[in-house]
Amino acid sequence: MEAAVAFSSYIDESAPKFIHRLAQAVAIPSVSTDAARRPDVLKMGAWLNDQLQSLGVTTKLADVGTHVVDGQALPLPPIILGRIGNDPQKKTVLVYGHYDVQPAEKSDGWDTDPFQLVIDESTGRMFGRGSSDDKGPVLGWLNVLDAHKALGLELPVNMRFCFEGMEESNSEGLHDLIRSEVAKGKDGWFDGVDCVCISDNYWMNTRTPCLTYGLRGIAYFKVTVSGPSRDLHSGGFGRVVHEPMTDLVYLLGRLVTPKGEILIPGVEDMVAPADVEERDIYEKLDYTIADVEEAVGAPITLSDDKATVLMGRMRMPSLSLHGIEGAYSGPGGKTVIPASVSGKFSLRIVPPQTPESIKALVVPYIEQEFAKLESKNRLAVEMLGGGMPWMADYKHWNYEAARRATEAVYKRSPDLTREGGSIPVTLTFAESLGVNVLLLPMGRGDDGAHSTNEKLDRSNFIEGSKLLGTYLYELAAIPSQ
Ligand SMILES: C[C@H](N)C(=O)N[C@@H](Cc1c[nH]cn1)C(=O)O
Ligand SMILES: [Zn+2]
Ligand SMILES: [Zn+2]
Repeated sequence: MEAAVAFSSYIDESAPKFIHRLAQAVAIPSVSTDAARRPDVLKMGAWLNDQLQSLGVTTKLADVGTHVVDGQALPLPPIILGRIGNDPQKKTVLVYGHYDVQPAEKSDGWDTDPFQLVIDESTGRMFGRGSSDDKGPVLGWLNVLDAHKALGLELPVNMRFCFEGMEESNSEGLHDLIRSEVAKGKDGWFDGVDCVCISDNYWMNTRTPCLTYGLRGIAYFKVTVSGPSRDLHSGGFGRVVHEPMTDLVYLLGRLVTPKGEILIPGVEDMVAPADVEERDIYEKLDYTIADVEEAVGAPITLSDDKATVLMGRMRMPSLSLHGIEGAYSGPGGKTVIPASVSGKFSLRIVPPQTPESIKALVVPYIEQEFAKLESKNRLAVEMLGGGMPWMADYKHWNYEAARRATEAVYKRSPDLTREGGSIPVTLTFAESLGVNVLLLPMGRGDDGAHSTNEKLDRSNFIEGSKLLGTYLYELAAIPSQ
């Protein structure tokens, strides 16, 4: 374990260099959901590829074609496949991460430019879009490679990498690529992989590291109501025509109650209630209502019971309303009747739900509710994307290695958690490769991923980089099964 000690010291000494590299990554606004930002996603892929190569990783950029956004064909960002080490005596770990980010504008309410890493020296907080989701963790792996190269140390395991630029946009192209690589057998990029590690979620709170063995899936919908051929004056046509916005707001109001209960018949019934034993798991997690209040910045939990709140995030489906396209949202009081409006909402889903089984309940339900309105407007409901939920065996040696690494770095045992978010590729890796997948988060529960003022704490970046490297040593120390 001497190498592991030298590795940890190097990570500490190199913090300024690593933070500088993170600043470079954050400065590339690689927003995959915005067609206008696609060149930046490609730029970010090229930057990451260069970094990997300079650290001794052999890479291949997998071109997964194009997709159509608003009638425009856009190149999908390349999937970066990497490999380093080919020792048959060593385990082979596949690392996945994503180099795209969610949208961010200063006007959304950021205190600083979202695409500039700004460090608050008094708290150690490093603000910037992607700092926690997922550029910080991806760069954590680069830090591990950097340390080994600089120290002339061999990595304790063989590593394979898969970094995509479309995770925030349904991982387009990735699932097929994985399946086609696996179908190549011995010649495929993932041949010989023993386990997978993904660092792309967060601790439950601000103090307790965790290992994550479950993710919710997602089914994302767009419901459009259209009527007049153009926007109308509400003075001239209010109470004269069926208004698309009125119909849409009614429909959105029929999806979920303010208490979070999903109103679409059949959705809640698909999930068995927790028994006493399962409830006990949530009771024992290091988590309080105050942790949620701190993360969201207001005392607004749906329940005051900790287990109920945790189950709402980890083992229950949820439905969130995201926005209305086409509605007036500018300043002032514009008296318009919008001609066509689209409501966006998604369901986070849990086993045994699938995007398709949810779609089969959602679409007819909205159509029936719309029929009740006797509106002369037109309705269209589409599912924009979906991702499967996933659960892993947390008694596997992959989790054992991560547990030991966490104890070594953080001097405490990690919590075992299920994550409320989604990483659509996780199940594809588990099923296609037939190996265990581990989620080993770097950031904290208050990082504000997808939100304004997203941040990563400097200590989480540095200790988290140590954690990723130490995990590799612990993997190597576990006898092959
Ligand atoms: C947990 C992960 N870091 C994440 O944020 N995943 C996204 C994936 C997604 C699905 N549709 C759009 N993005 C999420 O859970 O929202
Ligand atoms: Zn995300
Ligand atoms: Zn992510």
